[in-house]
Amino acid sequence: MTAPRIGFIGAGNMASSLIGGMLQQNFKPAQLLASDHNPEQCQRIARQFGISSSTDNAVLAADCDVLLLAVKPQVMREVCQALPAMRKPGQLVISIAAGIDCRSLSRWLGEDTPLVRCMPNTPSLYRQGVSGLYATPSVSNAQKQLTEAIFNAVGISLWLDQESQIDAVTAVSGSGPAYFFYLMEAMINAGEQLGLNRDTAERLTLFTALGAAEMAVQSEVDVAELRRRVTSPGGTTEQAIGSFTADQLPQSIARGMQAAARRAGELAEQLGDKA
Ligand SMILES: NC(=O)C1=CN([C@@H]2O[C@H](COP(=O)(O)OP(=O)(O)OC[C@H]3O[C@@H](n4cnc5c(N)ncnc54)[C@H](OP(=O)(O)O)[C@@H]3O)[C@@H](O)[C@H]2O)C=CC1
Ligand SMILES: O=C(O)[C@@H]1CCC=N1
Repeated sequence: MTAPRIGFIGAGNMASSLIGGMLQQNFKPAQLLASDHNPEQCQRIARQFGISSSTDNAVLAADCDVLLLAVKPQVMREVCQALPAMRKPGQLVISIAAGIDCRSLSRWLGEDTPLVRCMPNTPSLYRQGVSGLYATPSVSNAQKQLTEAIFNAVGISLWLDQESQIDAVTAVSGSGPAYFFYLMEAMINAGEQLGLNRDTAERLTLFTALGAAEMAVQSEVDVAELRRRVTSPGGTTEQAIGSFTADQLPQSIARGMQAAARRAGELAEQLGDKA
């Protein structure tokens, strides 16, 4: 069997993370293509990964077994409606856009288009990504396997029973890397305020985050138990956790994630096809 050709429409942050991760696994540069309306983005992605690129999305639509839509939700309607109706037969379309639902995508692309909605995240670049997947009924088993091959190449993937769960996945893991970066920024700044130089505070924070994540993934006990094992009675951690709790940090995190999920719903409402 010849290797499936996979075309990324939109050559920005997320396309780069996915392509970079896929090339470290079994995918070859010759089977990956990217298009972007911005010629500089096309040149950048072609140079960075040694893949072909085009400023014409229609080239990918004619040539690729999988079209991976990686443009912002705000331009998704325009991009889909501008694609030629005659695309490569049996083509699978995967959208990674937050909010834009399958009903809108199938109206814009053709009702019988096999569609997968996916919510990946940027650590895919280092093959540490996690992706939530939802397939419409017209997606074949072979297309599901191909979807898994793409997203398992850059981390792990999980199929969801209901499309609505994609908004929760977006709030947890799609946006999630930014929450951890935000916490790291705060810890680096606080470390500096405690008298460390910035470089030292940064290295301590980053390796602590890496070590904690590795422990949480490898451990047989849950994260609450891991936290308890660091928290000596009457010790230093207890003071920090007590202060975070008094400041209602867990409730603040829950409110932030609810806002992210709500925004996904608003994007669907504002940008989707209501007809
Ligand atoms: N970034 C993330 O962590 C994640 C993003 N997503 C989803 O991935 C999608 C892409 O996000 P991200 O990569 O961050 O966005 P980027 O803006 O980095 O990438 C999108 C690219 O598409 C280009 N583009 C705009 N219009 C067109 C067009 N008509 N034809 C071809 N290319 C076009 C943009 O150019 P220009 O800049 O000139 O507009 C840009 O280069 C979004 O829908 C987002 O919801 C999902 C999970 C995580
Ligand atoms: O912020 C966003 O809308 C996108 C979706 C998930 C991560 N980035």
